[in-house]
Amino acid sequence: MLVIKNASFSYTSNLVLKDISFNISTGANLAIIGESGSGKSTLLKLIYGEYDLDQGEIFWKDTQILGPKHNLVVGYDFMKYVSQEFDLMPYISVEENIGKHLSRFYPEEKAQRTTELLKVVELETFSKTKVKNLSGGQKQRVAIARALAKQPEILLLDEPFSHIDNFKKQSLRRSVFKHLKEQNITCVVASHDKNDVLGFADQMIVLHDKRIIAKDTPQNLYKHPKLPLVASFFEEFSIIDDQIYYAHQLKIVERSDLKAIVKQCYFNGNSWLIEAKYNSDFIFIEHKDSLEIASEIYLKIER
Ligand SMILES: Nc1ncnc2c1ncn2[C@@H]1O[C@H](COP(=O)(O)OP(=O)(O)OP(=O)(O)O)[C@@H](O)[C@H]1O
Repeated sequence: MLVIKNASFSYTSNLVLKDISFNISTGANLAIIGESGSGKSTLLKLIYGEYDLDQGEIFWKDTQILGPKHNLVVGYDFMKYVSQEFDLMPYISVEENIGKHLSRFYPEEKAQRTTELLKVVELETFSKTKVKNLSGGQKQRVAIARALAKQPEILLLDEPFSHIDNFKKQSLRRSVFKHLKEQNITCVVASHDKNDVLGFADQMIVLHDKRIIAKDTPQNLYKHPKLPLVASFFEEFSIIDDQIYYAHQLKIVERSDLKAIVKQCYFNGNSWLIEAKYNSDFIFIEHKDSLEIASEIYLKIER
């Protein structure tokens, strides 16, 4: 189990995280979400041992994770961290990057492992390409494969699919997270993207104003978002009588006490997102068709 206990951290005098506590069971996937600058990357770096905590403790099983004050070399063999910068070697090939830390005394195993990981990140056709000739998204996939090469016990991923196009993203996510579950690798993912979280995370924490403001399963946080910040991570929402409702919970009906005026319509694929004015507030409704601007609509709330 990974245990973070009362961790606080500041960059010089700028306090970024205060009293952060949570546990992650071995093999579980935990997502860290929060606005830009809320400290997600910093928290990953603290778990990796890149910085010294001001206060608190981090343990992986019986090993205390310590920062550079206590360790000459940052990091631990059982843990890998894929940062937003990738840190790859540009002048060698994709397969050489992935196999960099695998023993050359076992060439067959090294080749087999490299092939397996090329498959996980769907980069088989680029195995011989020099990394400097890859796109940002392809580099990101090499970085993930390289982190997995020596089978870590914990994998820390910072916005792991942010550079990858929408065509590839869905299948790549499934492939990587399936591999982590099959290998029982504990995973901590910092993300802005609900699609990295909803179908894959066992638990998620929400960072805001230096603290954890929510921690639960994605299902529970989605169904019962107590705070607008949590709801906003998932979908467009409205606040009516101090309650949070997602756009799909507001239905247009013939007549009701909830009257609104259509202000704008946005095509959303399977449906339209209708922006409307209700009293003095803007609200959002999911509807099958576009509506005439300035028309009156009546709403029913589906809880
Ligand atoms: N090396 C650093 N030195 C000083 N301050 C830093 C450093 N790195 C980050 N910060 C500050 O710490 C705060 C948290 O940054 P962090 O990168 O952890 O946020 P984040 O949630 O990962 O943001 P994003 O989603 O934009 O990646 C920010 O206010 C940032 O400016």
